Amino acid sequence: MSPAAQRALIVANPAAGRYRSAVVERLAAVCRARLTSVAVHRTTGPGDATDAVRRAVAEAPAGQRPDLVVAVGGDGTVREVAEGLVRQGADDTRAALFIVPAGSANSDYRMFWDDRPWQETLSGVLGPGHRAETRRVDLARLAETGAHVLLGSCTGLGAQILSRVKTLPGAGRERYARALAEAAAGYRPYPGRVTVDGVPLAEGPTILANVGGGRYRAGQFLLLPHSEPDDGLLDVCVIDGRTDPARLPELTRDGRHVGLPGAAYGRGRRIVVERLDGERLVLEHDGELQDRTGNTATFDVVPRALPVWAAAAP
Ligand SMILES: Nc1ncnc2c1ncn2[C@@H]1O[C@H](COP(=O)(O)OP(=O)(O)OP(=O)(O)O)[C@@H](O)[C@H]1O
Repeated sequence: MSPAAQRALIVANPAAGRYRSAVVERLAAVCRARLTSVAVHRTTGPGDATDAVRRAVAEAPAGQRPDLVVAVGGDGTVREVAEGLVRQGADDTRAALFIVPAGSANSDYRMFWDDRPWQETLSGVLGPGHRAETRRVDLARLAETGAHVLLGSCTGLGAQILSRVKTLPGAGRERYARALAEAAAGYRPYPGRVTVDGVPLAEGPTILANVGGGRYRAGQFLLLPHSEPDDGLLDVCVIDGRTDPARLPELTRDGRHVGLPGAAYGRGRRIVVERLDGERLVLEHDGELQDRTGNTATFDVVPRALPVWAAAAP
């Protein structure tokens, strides 16, 4: 059984798509009723969540460090909190992450709790603990930037929808569904190659390559149906130019794309994704577009790097 938490740090992003201050207040009250100490930090901008977590886990005396860090936000916030947590020491006193979904897509939350209400899942974390456990989850390290990836990274069409989604009204998963449908119409594949542990997996016209991580992207597209978050390996799926991009929402809704001639699926420790015509590879990870990469992205697994509260195995 995972040890019960005693000291919580709540890191909340007021700019996340479905943030409400009442949720943070309710969460803090529930934690205060059960734990020895509870601190709340509201983020001020990009990168602040990482800094706040790093300060809390590195600078406080050992007996005062949080053993539970709650990220209130979407996948971007969760990744920033994970980045702060991954640098803590490798001993068993490491703080574990719990997610309260307050973003637009909330794919990370779905990975660990399958969309159960957070109030219910939190009570498993704070209570006797038979319904929740900490899992040591794999991360990927993107060599070109040094950043850690939790949910996954996608190129091509999967990255392009992020600029489109910002122009659409609303804040939920349906906005991503509309963005994908719009971006898919008329999308032109790029010349790409994906290599897994030095062995080519796919080469040619590419619609997207998704590396991870989480099974679902945008909270709803089951791009990596075989992914296990703590198997020490990264999964990758490449959709090539034989697939009609307009069919992707339907095919990836339940993972039917895997096994079709236009999809390749692999698993390994190092995954290299390239664009071969000299143009920049359009790439996102954890729901944020990346502009510091060139035409290659190299993902190395960091096995079992992040303790996360998740549903207990049945
Ligand atoms: N105070 C702030 N003002 C503006 N942006 C912020 C602030 N604090 C954090 N951020 C940034 O907001 C970004 C978006 O947050 P997040 O991804 O959690 O929400 P979302 O986009 O609604 O959710 P999802 O990724 O699940 O769709 C994060 O990458 C983070 O860097």
